[in-house]
Amino acid sequence: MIKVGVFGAYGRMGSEVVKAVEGAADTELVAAVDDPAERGAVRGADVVVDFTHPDEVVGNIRWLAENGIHAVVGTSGFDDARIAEVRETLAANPGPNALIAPNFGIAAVLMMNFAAKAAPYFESTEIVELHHPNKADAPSGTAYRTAELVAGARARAGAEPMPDATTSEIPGARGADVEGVRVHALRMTGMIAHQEVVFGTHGETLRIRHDSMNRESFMPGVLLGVRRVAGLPDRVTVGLEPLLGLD
Ligand SMILES: NC(=O)C1=CN([C@@H]2O[C@H](COP(=O)(O)OP(=O)(O)OC[C@H]3O[C@@H](n4cnc5c(N)ncnc54)[C@H](OP(=O)(O)O)[C@@H]3O)[C@@H](O)[C@H]2O)C=CC1
Ligand SMILES: O=C(O)C1=N[C@H](C(=O)O)C[C@H](O)C1
Repeated sequence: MIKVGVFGAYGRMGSEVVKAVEGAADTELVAAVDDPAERGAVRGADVVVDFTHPDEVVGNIRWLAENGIHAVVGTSGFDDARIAEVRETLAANPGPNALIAPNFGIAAVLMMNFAAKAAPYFESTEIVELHHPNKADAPSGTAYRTAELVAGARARAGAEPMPDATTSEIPGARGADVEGVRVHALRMTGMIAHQEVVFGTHGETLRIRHDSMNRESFMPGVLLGVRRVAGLPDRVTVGLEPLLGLD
């Protein structure tokens, strides 16, 4: 039995994780925590799953590392600097690992992977993410990660900067610039989590679209992380790709 704690347990995602952990045959829920003052309740857990807030998550990972507990993290808000901070924290605390996944949806991971593969073949790539209006951050962690992957694939292929002749702009009209990739964030009542990566070249466009219809859809990925985090070869793993055998 893997003993699991949940941070953010009363939230939209955390409450699904509690159900998933209680429902799986090989996991046991040891604590459901929704208040940082009660973090100590997870002592005794092998793994803690964190779906909290971008402002809280790095402190939570530090606390878990200091207490010898593996972290499976879905909370968004990670850029290179934050990942570097987590790597330093883990290096200073031998033992536990951290898995940080911008998206636990298997189809979402494939969407990001396919987008990176397609990127070098197109002059233009932009990302449109659409989420429920209660989401704390913009752009989404998934969109940010997709932009990083697209930018990396373009750089490795020696791609020119994307064509864009805009000289007059209301601020924000062209979206956020993440490593040269434009990211547009929509917040809509009725939506859960959706993303379209739009590619353009001469006479052809390609759109890769992913839709999360409910939050249960993230749970197979979360449970995969819970089962595998202790055995991962790196102290900090970013993305579910290695667990799915994707490059
Ligand atoms: N990687 C993935 O696949 C996915 C990632 N996410 C990400 O997960 C995060 C949470 O999303 P969502 O569930 O919608 O958010 P919610 O606001 O619904 O839930 C967050 C919960 O965490 C609690 N909380 C805040 N800080 C702490 C802390 N330090 N310790 C314990 N609990 C805390 C909050 O309590 P209070 O309200 O009292 O502050 C709240 O109940 C976001 O960053 C989101 O982007 C979401 C979906 C999928
Ligand atoms: O807040 C959400 O809902 C989601 N957050 C993650 C993100 O920021 O990418 C994953 C998914 O998009 C749902």
